Amino acid sequence: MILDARDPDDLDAELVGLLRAWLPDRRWFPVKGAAAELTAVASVDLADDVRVLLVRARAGSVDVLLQVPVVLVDGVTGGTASVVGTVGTRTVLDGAGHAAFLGALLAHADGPGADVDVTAARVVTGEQSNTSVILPDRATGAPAGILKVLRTVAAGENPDIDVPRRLTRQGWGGVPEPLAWAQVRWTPAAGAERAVGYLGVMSTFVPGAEDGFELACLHAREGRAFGDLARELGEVVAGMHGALAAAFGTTDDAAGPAAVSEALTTRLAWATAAVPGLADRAEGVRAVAAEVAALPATPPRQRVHGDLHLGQVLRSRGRWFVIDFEGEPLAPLAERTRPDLALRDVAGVLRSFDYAAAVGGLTGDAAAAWTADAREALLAGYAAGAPTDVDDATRTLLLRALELDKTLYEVVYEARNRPTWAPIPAAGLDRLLT
Ligand SMILES: Nc1ncnc2c1ncn2[C@@H]1O[C@H](COP(=O)(O)OP(=O)(O)O)[C@@H](O)[C@H]1O
Ligand SMILES: O=P(O)(O)O[C@H]1O[C@H](CO)[C@@H](O[C@H]2O[C@H](CO)[C@@H](O)[C@H](O)[C@H]2O)[C@H](O)[C@H]1O
Repeated sequence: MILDARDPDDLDAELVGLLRAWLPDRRWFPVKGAAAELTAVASVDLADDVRVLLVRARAGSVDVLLQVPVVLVDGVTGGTASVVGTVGTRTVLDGAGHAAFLGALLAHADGPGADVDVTAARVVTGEQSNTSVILPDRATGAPAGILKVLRTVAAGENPDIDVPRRLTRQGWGGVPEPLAWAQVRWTPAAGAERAVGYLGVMSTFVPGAEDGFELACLHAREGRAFGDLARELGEVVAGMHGALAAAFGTTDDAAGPAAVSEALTTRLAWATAAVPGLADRAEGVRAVAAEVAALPATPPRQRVHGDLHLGQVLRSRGRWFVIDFEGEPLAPLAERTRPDLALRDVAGVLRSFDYAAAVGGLTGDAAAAWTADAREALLAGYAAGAPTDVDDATRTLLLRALELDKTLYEVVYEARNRPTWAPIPAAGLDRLLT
């Protein structure tokens, strides 16, 4: 079932007024350090006193449609939901972790579903671009689902829902199964056609999951090799690529070498425009791009994860799970869903080993040895799981180019989000260009 949004009313406009003070402190609010222009675009009456506001936020290059579910209650609440403000005598609460919103959203969702208790919901804290809520099984009380309330609503298919759904249908067990998903239909602007997009998805909860990046950092910090886990991860990534190819097909690309080469030089231009200090690396990057352009062929393209790194994998009960199929958050949707080289995901994980070693406190030879062991193991695991038709030299060159591409992306990502981590991709560039 698709929820139908209506045009905003006076109360929606008043609620958006409250959001001006509340939104800037939300981790998922995409406008940082600047005043955003907020406009109510549409609203869904989900249940009595529960509405979902679709709010356009604009500032500089940011122009997004945000989902802000709110619940209106009488008087002051002693609950845990964040208070957005007050309207008359009523208190406005963030709906994302509130039982009234969660219950109503799931009641309008499609999918196999699960019998979860929304009154015992627990909001996941930490660095996230959305708001995730853990929901226990009604009978056992054990966590059964994790509902991701998407904070940015976009028209069209959502890879983070579509891809796991298809992988599950392929019988691939390396991804948490989507159990329920809710969609909304709204009018983006006066006179425009109605658009449809997703509000949220509940997936099977992976019990006792450890974040792959935290786990790798811990290994590095304690001087423990990550090779065994990396090898298993390589096998899982290979399995994922096999299932993705079966689900979405593959495309032979006669212009592959030129396309990969051009993509790298385009990335260089984009990154240099954002971080001018990169200009002195341009020659080295272009030399690698030229080598790629001279290749006779590249492997077939296929659907990939698109932003695979250790923070996108969970380790639970001796197994790896892959999550977060949204692709690179800085790229447009069309680019994120385009068939690509499977090796791009492998390159993404390789980059993560540099990060884990650095964050785990390793430097110099110790860092080089730790990452070399993890890299070798990942590649061995991947090769064992995905016999490929490319020769070693081509694979090595493509991985170098794709790692460079990712590193340039990271230089910009860190400059914008975590300047103190900028030295990590900077050192990566040094390594890849020597
Ligand atoms: N199926 C799951 N089971 C258990 N924990 C999960 C599951 N999916 C995500 N998580 C946890 O929730 C966090 C946020 O999920 P993620 O998909 O990365 O959200 P976001 O898109 O907001 O960054 C993850 O880092 C992970 O710790
Ligand atoms: O997780 P997201 O989809 O939001 O991905 C973005 O943020 C990542 C950081 O959380 C960023 O990843 C970079 O940092 C990781 C360590 O925090 C590291 O493991 C990755 O290798 C590194 O690229 C990712 O690039 C960005 O798209």
